Amino acid sequence: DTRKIEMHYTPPTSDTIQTKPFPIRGERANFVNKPHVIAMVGLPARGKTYISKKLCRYLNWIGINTKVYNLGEYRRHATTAYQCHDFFRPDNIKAMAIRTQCAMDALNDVCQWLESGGGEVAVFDATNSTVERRQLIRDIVVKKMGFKLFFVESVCNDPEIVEQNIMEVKVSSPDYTNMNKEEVLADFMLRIEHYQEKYQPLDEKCESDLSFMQTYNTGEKVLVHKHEGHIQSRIVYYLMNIHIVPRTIYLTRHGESLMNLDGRIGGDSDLSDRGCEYAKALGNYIAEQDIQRLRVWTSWLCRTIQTAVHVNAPQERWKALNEIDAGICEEMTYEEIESKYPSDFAARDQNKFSYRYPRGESYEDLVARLEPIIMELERQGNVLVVSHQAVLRCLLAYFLDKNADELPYLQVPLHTIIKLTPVAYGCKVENIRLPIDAVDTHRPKPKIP
Ligand SMILES: COc1ccc(-n2cc(-c3ccccc3)c3c(=O)[nH]cnc32)cc1
Ligand SMILES: O=P(O)(O)OC[C@H]1O[C@](O)(CO)[C@@H](O)[C@@H]1O
Repeated sequence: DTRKIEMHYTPPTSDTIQTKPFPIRGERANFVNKPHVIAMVGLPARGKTYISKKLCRYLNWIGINTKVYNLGEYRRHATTAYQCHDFFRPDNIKAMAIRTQCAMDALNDVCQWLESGGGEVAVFDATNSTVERRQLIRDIVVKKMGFKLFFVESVCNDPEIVEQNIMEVKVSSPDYTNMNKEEVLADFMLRIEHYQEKYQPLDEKCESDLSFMQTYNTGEKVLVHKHEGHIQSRIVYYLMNIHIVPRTIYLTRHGESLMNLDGRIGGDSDLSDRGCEYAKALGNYIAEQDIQRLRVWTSWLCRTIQTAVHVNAPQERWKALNEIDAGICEEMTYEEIESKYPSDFAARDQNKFSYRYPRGESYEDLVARLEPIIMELERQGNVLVVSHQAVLRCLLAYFLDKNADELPYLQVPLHTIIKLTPVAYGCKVENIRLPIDAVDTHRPKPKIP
């Protein structure tokens, strides 16, 4: 049918869109922590998904139950294979209707998860690039559901960063499985132009009632407007500290210690002879890597300081990197603990993340003590961290997005360098085992009888 159908696009309101019934709310009980929606704003290829995923990983790690809702995934689920940028033309009525319906479906899922799924923070990863769309979100999230809403806009006009983003993550997007890199770049630049036509950055004058932050050129400059509450302040602070400059983080335990040889936990013993061998080998390995402006961080315990002694780089001692405090069980073997404190020993295996040694710490306590270490690591360049088994499990869980059940059982063997390199939205991890024997201190989760 070649007749051009004249259709006038009437912008939707939260009542006209065919949605599944939102769980209508009465007045929300005034919880200490109201559920939060973090809504991203920004043109394509401004790092919205990068920020969403990284923020989600950080909030889950500090114990705030967070989930990302990516509108692109809803759209791909709703439509057949992506043809090209035409789909995103603002005058493409059919596509606009699909896109708006997808947004409503995503918001519906967000509200259900926060309402009854145990969620605390939902990150709505979409362009949300018009005042109209942001008002719609506000009507649903704040007025209907009584949740808190915080917009995070990424403004970035550095063509190199935008192109780096496209070449690093868009080329592997499901939208572009049958295109080569040049075609992807060309199509994506046109896609951005379609958004650009209608893009309205957050404006503190006409959106004066909204809580939001804007980050310019990956955090070079940040504007914060009427942020409210603890979670929003933590998000602003986190996004001011992260950067995208390529670097490598090396994690290693101290060399084998005399307590390790004896099967005893904790204490502050010296390295064994093999532990001293590892320290020398570590010094050689790091020298061979010729790492630019390397910093070395150790704990205050002598086994980590002795391990770093041959590494030729500026060193810092962090008490926060000390091993988990086993309280009354310090310097005991697991067998001694099991025979002297059988119920404590059993309780620890029941919930190793939350179990706290009497007059000691839990893994949960460790994560809280290590949050400033993670924040400083995000600010840094190349760093070698020389620490301990329980501590490195917590740091690894942050970088590799491991949950509280997995964390206390992550494998962190002695005499092994764990090399972490940020890549796309995650981290490449390599284990470099230096050829010096050592005892195995890993105690797996016992099979529940
Ligand atoms: C690895 O793939 C990446 C994809 C996107 C990014 N990114 C991250 C930010 C960014 C934004 C705010 C704070 C920190 C980073 C950003 C951007 O402001 N403009 C384009 N891209 C960006 C980095 C890696
Ligand atoms: O939580 P797990 O598996 O007992 O491992 C932590 C223990 O590992 C060690 O670092 C070495 O055994 C101890 O100092 C510490 O208590």
